[in-house]
Amino acid sequence: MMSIKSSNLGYPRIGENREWKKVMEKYWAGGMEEDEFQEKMKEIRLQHLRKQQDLGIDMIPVGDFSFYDHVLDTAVMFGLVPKRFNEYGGKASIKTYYDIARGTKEAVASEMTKWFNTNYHYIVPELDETKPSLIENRPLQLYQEAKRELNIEGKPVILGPVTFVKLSKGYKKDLFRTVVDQYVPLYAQLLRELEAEGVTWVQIDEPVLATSLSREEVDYFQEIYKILTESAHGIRVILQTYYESVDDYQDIVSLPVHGIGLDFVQDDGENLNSLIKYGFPEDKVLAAGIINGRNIWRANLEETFSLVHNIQQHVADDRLIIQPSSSLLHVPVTKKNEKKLEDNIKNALSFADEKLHEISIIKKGLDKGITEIQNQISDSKRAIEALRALQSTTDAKSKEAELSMERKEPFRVRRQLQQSFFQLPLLPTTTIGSFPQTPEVKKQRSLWRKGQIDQMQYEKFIKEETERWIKIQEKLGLDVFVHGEFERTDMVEYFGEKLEGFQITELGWVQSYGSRCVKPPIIYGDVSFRAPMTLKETLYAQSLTLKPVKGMLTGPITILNWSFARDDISKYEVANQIAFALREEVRILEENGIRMIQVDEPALREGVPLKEEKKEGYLHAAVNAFKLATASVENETQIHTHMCYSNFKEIMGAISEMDADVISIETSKSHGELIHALEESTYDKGIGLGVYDIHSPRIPLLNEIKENIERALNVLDVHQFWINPDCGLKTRGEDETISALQVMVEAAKQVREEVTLQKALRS
Ligand SMILES: Nc1nc2c(c(=O)[nH]1)N[C@@H](CNc1ccc(C(=O)N[C@@H](CCC(=O)N[C@@H](CCC(=O)N[C@@H](CCC(=O)O)C(=O)O)C(=O)O)C(=O)O)cc1)CN2
Ligand code: MET
Ligand SMILES: [Zn+2]
Repeated sequence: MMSIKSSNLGYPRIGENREWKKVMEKYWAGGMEEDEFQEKMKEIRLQHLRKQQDLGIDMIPVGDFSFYDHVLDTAVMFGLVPKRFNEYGGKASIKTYYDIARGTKEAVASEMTKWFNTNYHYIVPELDETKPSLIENRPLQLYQEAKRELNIEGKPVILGPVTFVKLSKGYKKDLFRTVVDQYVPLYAQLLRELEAEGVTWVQIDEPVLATSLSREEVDYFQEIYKILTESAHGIRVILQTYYESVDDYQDIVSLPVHGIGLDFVQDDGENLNSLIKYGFPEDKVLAAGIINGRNIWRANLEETFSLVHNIQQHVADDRLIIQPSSSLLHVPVTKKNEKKLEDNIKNALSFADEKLHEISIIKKGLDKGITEIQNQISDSKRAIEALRALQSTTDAKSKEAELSMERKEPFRVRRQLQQSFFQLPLLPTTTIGSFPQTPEVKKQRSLWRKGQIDQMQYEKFIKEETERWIKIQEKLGLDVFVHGEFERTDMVEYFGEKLEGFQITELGWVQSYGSRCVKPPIIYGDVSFRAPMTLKETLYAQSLTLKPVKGMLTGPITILNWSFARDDISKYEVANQIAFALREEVRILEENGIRMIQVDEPALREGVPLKEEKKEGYLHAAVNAFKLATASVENETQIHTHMCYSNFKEIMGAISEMDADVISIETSKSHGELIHALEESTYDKGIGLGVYDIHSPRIPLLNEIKENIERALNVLDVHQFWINPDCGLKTRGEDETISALQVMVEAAKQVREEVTLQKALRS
């Protein structure tokens, strides 16, 4: 009898020590020629394949590796290079590839946005300008490389046509089907070429299958995949879904493919329910996601084993594949180099490598009998029990009931009071919080971490940097200042370091976009306030200027979504615990005279569940947590919030309910959409629309910013409107930041004059 196979859906790109990031950034900085870059990248790529082989994975993905982002890879593979980067068409060079992602002096980068409900970002393909063709068969090349170099029979991973088009822009939504049809022959050709090479298995990712789809869309899958599988009979296609259950289980498992990949972890039990209820087609393979690809906790192997056992009741062993629930892109590489974690926490963790090891253990148990893995099962249970012992739960709910969740007066009253308190000019200018984390800032922090400079020297440096930037802000003529966040590595990691209930890893990095990584803190226990977290830096900055300095906090939902949260209590309970702690920080700031406080919620949008029926509950909890953190302040205290990334339309209602006095949002690259959303809404509070893109080093032109402002003023009251960049400036260089802000302030000044003149003329 053939046995169960183990598989992986995608492996982290960044490397144990972020080698991938370092190679890429060095190449960008001109520190390496393309040949060396290619060589180094290949080394990393092969090392990752070898590792998966050593961990005993039968079906190793190829093509999941990328030089930046797999959606961009797919676009470039189909020749979709916007004309502004390569007017002559043809194959994109490495330079062009990075230009699309990062922009050039002359051309703005393609838009970047969130990948489903994750903190990973992809580059949005622009379909409008170019007729697609299969320029190069990337999965084929990577398959050949794995075979040639390591004798690995790889499993090419391809982003499927429906998801690809759905994530793209540059076509009318009602032409969706027509556009997908353009791609189907190209995918067919791609598969035929893989078939000719002797490829056995292909994984085609269609994560849109885990969202709420219309009947029509589900029917498309039927037609499209029929064409695809018929064009390459010899190849076995696994249609892969993840991050949620599939709604139309019976239709989806009957699609004309050889295998279906289902997530049995992030599905609230729905996929297993459907499997039990409807069974599984006898002619298909089930690729079952059984180890959590989105979290970092060690699996209780007894439970995992019994999950597989349940699945086995409906699928024969020779048609069963076990794998993580999603790509491991979302978790750090390995815990083995962590030296500072508390033993009982480290022992309960499982990063990418450890997860693949867990898959191999389960496979061994299935092959040789459960007694063969009894020790590992016991170890896993003991590790989790020891973790539970650290996690005592307070009753967050009862605390919440005693607290006021509403501001004292409604916005229309607060607005007047705040205006007389702050006396801000029309169209006030501000920034989102962080200023450049220059190599010098990172170096000082690194020296301090290593103990090569002491706490006092480090704090002195942070103060000097803050002071320098207060002066720069004065000189620029901004209206509302920030302290610059120089003391923070990452916003979420910083609060994780200060709050009770968190552990910080040394090397637990995860790719967020391009070469940029984050180190999500781990929420293992009850979260609570320990000591003021932002007071010292804020008060220092405020002491240097008469302009208001915004207090700068990260909101509860963002801290939750950008951490790895404990899974023994509901995530909303965790959010409320964080909110209580922030409420205390807000109180202390206010008490010390900080009367503008920004509570960032950039991750609110990404956390919206993929399924329609779960959205309302999430948004309700998110609004609740935000209000819990902020509603206690006086009427004159102005609460700001900030969100980056577009697609606000469906959450406009929730944004309004948060009852922040001012919100700043990213719009520079998706201006039209937001303006449209605002046209249709009754949003009446302060709103700062990002007037330039901070993800690109390009300095915006005066007229571009003016146009952005003027267009916004067509739908917004001039008294509502603030002027700010799209997001924080920490990733930018110092000179480019100052130049861009100069242009922004000048644009604000000119529009202000125009508005005042128009008013005078009218009266
Ligand atoms: N968590 C989170 N998610 C987010 C965002 C965010 O700000 N935070 N913003 C949005 C966009 N995503 C982003 C993600 C990462 C970064 C980013 O800048 N990351 C930095 C790391 C930031 C950091 O923690 N830096 C540390 C460690 C820096 C470092 O690498 N140090 C060197 C040593 C440097 C030296 O000695 O000179 C090393 O360890 O090797 C520090 O400043 O202390 C990077 O990848 O470069 C920006 C935006 C959405 N999601
Ligand atoms: N205050 C934060 C900053 O300016 C907000 C960033 S949102 C990703 O960096
Ligand atoms: Zn932002």
